[in-house]
Amino acid sequence: MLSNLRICAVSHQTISSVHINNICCYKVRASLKRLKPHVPLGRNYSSLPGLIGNDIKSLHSIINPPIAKIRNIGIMAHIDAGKTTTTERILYYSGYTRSLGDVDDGDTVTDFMAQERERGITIQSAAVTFDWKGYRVNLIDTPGHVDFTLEVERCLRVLDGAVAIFDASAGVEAQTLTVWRQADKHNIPRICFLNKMDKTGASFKYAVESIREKLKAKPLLLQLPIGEAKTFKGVVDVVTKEKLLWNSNSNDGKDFERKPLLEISDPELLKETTEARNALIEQVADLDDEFADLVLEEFSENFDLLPAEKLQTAIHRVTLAQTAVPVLCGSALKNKGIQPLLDAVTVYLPSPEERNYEFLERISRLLLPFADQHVEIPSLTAGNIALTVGLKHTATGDTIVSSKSSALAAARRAEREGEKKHRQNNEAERVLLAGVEIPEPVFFCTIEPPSVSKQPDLEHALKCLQREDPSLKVRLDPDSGQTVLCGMGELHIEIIHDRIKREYGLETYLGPLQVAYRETILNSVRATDTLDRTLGDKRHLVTVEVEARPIETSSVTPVIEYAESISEGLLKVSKEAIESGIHSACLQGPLLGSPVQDVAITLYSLTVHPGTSTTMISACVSRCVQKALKKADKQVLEPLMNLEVTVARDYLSPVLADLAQRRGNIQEIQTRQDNKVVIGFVPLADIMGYSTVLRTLTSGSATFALELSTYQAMNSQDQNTLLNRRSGLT
Ligand SMILES: Nc1nc2c(ncn2[C@@H]2O[C@H](COP(=O)(O)OP(=O)(O)OP(=O)(O)O)[C@@H](O)[C@H]2O)c(=O)[nH]1
Repeated sequence: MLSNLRICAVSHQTISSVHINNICCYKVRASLKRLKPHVPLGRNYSSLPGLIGNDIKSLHSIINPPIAKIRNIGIMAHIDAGKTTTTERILYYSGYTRSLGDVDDGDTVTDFMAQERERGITIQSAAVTFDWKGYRVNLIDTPGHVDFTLEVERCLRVLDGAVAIFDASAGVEAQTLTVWRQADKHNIPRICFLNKMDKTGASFKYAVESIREKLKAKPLLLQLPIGEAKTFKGVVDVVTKEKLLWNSNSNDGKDFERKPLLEISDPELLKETTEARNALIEQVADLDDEFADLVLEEFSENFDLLPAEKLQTAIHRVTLAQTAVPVLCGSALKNKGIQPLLDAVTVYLPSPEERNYEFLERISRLLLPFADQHVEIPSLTAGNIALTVGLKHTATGDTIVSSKSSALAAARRAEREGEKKHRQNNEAERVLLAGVEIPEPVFFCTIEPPSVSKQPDLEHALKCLQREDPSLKVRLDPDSGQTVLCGMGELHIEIIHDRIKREYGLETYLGPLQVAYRETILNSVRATDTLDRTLGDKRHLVTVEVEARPIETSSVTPVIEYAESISEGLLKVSKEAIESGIHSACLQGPLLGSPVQDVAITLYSLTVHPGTSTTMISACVSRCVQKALKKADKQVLEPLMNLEVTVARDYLSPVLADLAQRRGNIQEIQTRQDNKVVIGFVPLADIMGYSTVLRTLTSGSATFALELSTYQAMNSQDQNTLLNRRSGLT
């Protein structure tokens, strides 16, 4: 009997491949074979005894640890902040691997997809499990690129805590804000790690301030850096007043020196640390009544006498309550500060028990994830993360329960808790009901198989990829009959294309990448329509009258209303047919065939001849709604993106000049160390292929992040140009 088990498609590639081949071993070997010509694999994965690599620690000691000693954590950050590098160090120091992987060499454990290794970025979340000082840590490395936010979101649902990694020279960046908001939504306790303290321009103070200002979080400074940029050599533990120094000659950072700060040897550092510790104690006391009482009663005269463990326990409570966030620092690349980060994960982040999930679950076959390798296990105790295989009808975002009765019990519990909802925010209810939010795709393109006979294979591949990644949408163009891929960005679609080739052996052809526009109407219009058809000896006759009117919702789902005269006697089946007709009509607007948003459809009359099928009702309503939409004044809406470009000062002018030509609307230019950060809006249509242009303009020194802001009305000139282009007139 298992209890408290949560299941999620963490490494979806593996789940689907297991599902297809039923033997994951085959899949791993096959993909490694394909990797070899492209990627210098630093470690000998192909000679794995069974499924465990030579360089991977035996698992025997870590199956089924007590729940209090389990930490399910995620790593999240802006792209390139160093998540993968930090994860590699963590795996090395915990004994999970025997050599240090390097993103720049393409041989990391968690970036195991070929595309990840080749591009040096994380696309899928990888899960790894290791031990640290008697604790079992399940760790998930999530992608930073904005095209893959869905992947981050679905990971957050199974996490009990997270480490947010920052580039200490950049502080809070655009994507950090996005993932931080997602973590807020799922109430995930966090600790912050200011990475890249060795980098030129690194500033502990600046990064901490940006956490305070941009994330509106209260940073608890648990460490102070010793040196910065080139001089960074270690950290001070503010809680214990010790200094931790890493030997600069050591090439793996495994050994470091931990010494109490003494008046004789470090008078200045000791003074600074004592001040920081006193400030920390006051800050925690402000946030935690129990700790405030303790400090007032026993230690108000001399904070130095307060034992470190008491302070740590209070910080743990504050972290769980998410009223403040512990901050640590280091340099993953230079192997400094990772071991204390791991200590902090075990001390400050919650065990699954402390997060109060209440599920029961029974399952027959379970696998423990080790990045792209898996070990079948007979059972699992509460609080662990595992993979299960062969689920045919389960998609990302679903919650699995063991039986109908437990589902009913959970639903009843959720209902009861729902009554208390206004008084307390109940975790179990929230987790049970919260699905992942699937972002709207902003790009689409057609995809074709190499020959008609391969169409079923392509459909199969797309079906599997979609189950793994709901942010990928696939539809059939009703006019051309072509398959259309809709995705989150250029990179997203490119990776899908690449995966179809590598994993399913299909060479497909992509049409040009196009922006996903929307349409709306500007005035109210009425239309009537009659459908009269005789099939066999049956006459199907429907007459409807509808009104379409504009409303303000920013939603592609039409609001459906019924005139009083017809709403009463309407049968459920007829209502379903009417609504399906309205929905299908609104999926393809009259201007570009794009979804119609911000409309309400009112059904004014409906006359149905006895014996008319519901399909005919649906078809007639759909035709009538399309007629109304066509009659109205229409407007194309285009995706407007939030853009953040970080660029070296010297290159600011060309970047601004270029953005002006792209209909960019600059809101703010911030100074971040030696860089300028340009923040603004730009229409998606004008920013396609921007990474190449930006690289050329700035000699590769700039980075940028894009995120959908809203859909905005195009001006009439731009709209006409677009419509003419689409109809082949220009
Ligand atoms: N100077 C310095 N560079 C670092 C440090 N950590 C990582 N880097 C470099 O920063 C780049 C990005 O590192 P990754 O570990 O791939 O970052 P990531 O956050 O996993 O990136 P994505 O997976 O693409 O989101 C690489 O070139 C690393 O070598 C650090 O502590 N100091």
